[in-house]
Amino acid sequence: MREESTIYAPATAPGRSGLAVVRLSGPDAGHALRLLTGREAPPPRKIVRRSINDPITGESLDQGMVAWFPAPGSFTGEAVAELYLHGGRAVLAAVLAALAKLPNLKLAEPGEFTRRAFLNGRLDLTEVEGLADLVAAETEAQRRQAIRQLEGALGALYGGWSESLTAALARLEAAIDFPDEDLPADLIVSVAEQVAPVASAIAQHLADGHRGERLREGLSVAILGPPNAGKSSLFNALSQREAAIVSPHEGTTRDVLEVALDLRGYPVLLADTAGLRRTRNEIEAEGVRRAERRAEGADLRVFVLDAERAWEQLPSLLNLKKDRDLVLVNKIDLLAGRPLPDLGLPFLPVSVRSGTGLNDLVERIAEIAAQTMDSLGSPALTRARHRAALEEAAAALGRSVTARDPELLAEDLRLAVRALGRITGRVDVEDLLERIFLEFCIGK
Ligand SMILES: Nc1nc2c(ncn2[C@@H]2O[C@H](COP(=O)(O)OP(=O)(O)OP(=O)(O)O)[C@@H](O)[C@H]2O)c(=O)[nH]1
Ligand SMILES: [K+]
Ligand SMILES: [Mg+2]
Repeated sequence: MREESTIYAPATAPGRSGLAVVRLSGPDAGHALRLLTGREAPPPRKIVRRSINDPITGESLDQGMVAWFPAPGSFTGEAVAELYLHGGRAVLAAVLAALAKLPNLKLAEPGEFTRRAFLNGRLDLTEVEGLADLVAAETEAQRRQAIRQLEGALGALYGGWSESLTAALARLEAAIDFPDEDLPADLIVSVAEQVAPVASAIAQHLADGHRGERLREGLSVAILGPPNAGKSSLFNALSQREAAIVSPHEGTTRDVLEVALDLRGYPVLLADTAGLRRTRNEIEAEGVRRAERRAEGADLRVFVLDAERAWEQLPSLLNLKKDRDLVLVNKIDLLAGRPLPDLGLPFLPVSVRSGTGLNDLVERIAEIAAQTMDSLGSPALTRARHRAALEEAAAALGRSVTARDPELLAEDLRLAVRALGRITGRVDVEDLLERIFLEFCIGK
């Protein structure tokens, strides 16, 4: 795939900073670099000091550094030049304006460098997505998952399955295309045996409780409970800012408030909700409905009760799932030596006011996040796009189990291979042809 145009764009975020990086990619990148510096390109992959000048007027714009990556040894696989400038707005603006004056150069579209890298076979689609996730990663666990995907772990997993299926398919294709050749009579059985482990690996990969997708999106945690239990106080304490209004009046919170947290490296979307109670106030009633809706969609529900009224508040624990939901008894500072209530269910005693028990709570939520998101061993499925394609592959393989006719079996395998190929963006027929002739040495 050859691109005619040369693209350029800042690779760093706008604003005042130590450095700003501008990247150029395409056939004219080297020419542009020579025009900007008034000198030959430096040796490949060496960062050297150069003055950066306006190519038309010769005016000096910045004293920077440049690097030169001839094709194909670059991120995009094309000729690439990089300019390391002083990170001021005016410097960047002047250099971008100078580049705009050069013919055949155009400002890159979002993602265009990566798109070129994909088209030139430098990255497969899962690696492209891993790169996007890495740049977007806000927590340590997200970073780990993204770098693993960028380094090709997911692509290799899917590629391996695709390869096994392609090998099986190649044997079948040969039987179909050359029916006069001597082929093993039990071909269908042996192909099915080859396909079965792939089918079960895909099924297992799909049945992962959406951990990879959850890790990208964050664990959704809803704080719920009766009015005045201290939900908003807890929300503020965990998010370490006064995001929610706290007051001694019941029914203070109406809207669902949300904050993204990093709990021990795991992303959590924490929601504060209206106190659950029957009310004639229309606005508060809408708040309660929203709270209930959020409770339904949450991965984890944290119920907050008031230590002095915990007994009477027990009915507010909407169909509590004991193995999953957390119950907090808040305001234990008010008990002043009196024993904790015996509620007949496990709970965490806390005082948001004094901070008692909050560490244990964070620990507990982080533990649940880890259980929900960590993928032990094999890399995790991270996107709905992958899931849809894998489900398609699994369905085709499911059908193939019962196929008795080589043509139908081959068609199912072909569909499965194509579905897997869509995930990595590499569906090659060449591959299949090559295998057919390689494995059978048919000599025709
Ligand atoms: N003594 C004591 N008071 C607390 C504690 N946590 C919260 N409060 C007080 O309890 C009252 C209600 O707190 P909020 O955080 O507004 O309670 P809420 O559950 O969000 O209330 P609604 O939004 O109205 O449902 C406020 O006066 C808080 O200062 C605590 O640990 N100890
Ligand atoms: K309140
Ligand atoms: Mg509140």
